[in-house]
Amino acid sequence: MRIVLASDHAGFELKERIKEYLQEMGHEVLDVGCHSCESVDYPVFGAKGLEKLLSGQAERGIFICGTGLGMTIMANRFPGIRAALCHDCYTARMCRLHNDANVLTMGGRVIGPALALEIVRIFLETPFEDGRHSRRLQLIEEYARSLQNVRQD
Ligand SMILES: O=C(CO)[C@H](O)[C@H](O)[C@H](O)COP(=O)(O)O
Repeated sequence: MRIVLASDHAGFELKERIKEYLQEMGHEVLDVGCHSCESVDYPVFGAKGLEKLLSGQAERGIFICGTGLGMTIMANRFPGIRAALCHDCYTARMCRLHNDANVLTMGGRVIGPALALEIVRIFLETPFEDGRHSRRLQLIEEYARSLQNVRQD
């Protein structure tokens, strides 16, 4: 699978560990940075990762910041992106089965590497269940379109 990895400084170390793991598993990894622990702004690297997904150059994304929250908020603004913040194996499994999540987000300051790697494995190996869940995902996209002009400026 082609997987894009993105992080800020707070997610850098975990991203490096995940990159190693994915390569060992035989995945094709696109690492859009960051490339050190020096302080950076997570939206810059989130955008680089999203560009790879939206252009079809990557099938899945794994985005890491300190809590995972900033990356999740950013990623979910874009139609077709379904980012799930997972710090346990159950939500990692469910985000694939029910939500067809295509981006996994995690917090490098929240989770240790052993659990993070297990979550990555589950995220990559669990299929989407489809059926009623497709209808619900379709509804999200429809509401995103129909509600976008409701707010008065
Ligand atoms: O979610 C985040 C931001 O909304 C991330 O956790 C960032 O990594 C974090 O805010 C970075 O914090 P720092 O104090 O600048 O290291």
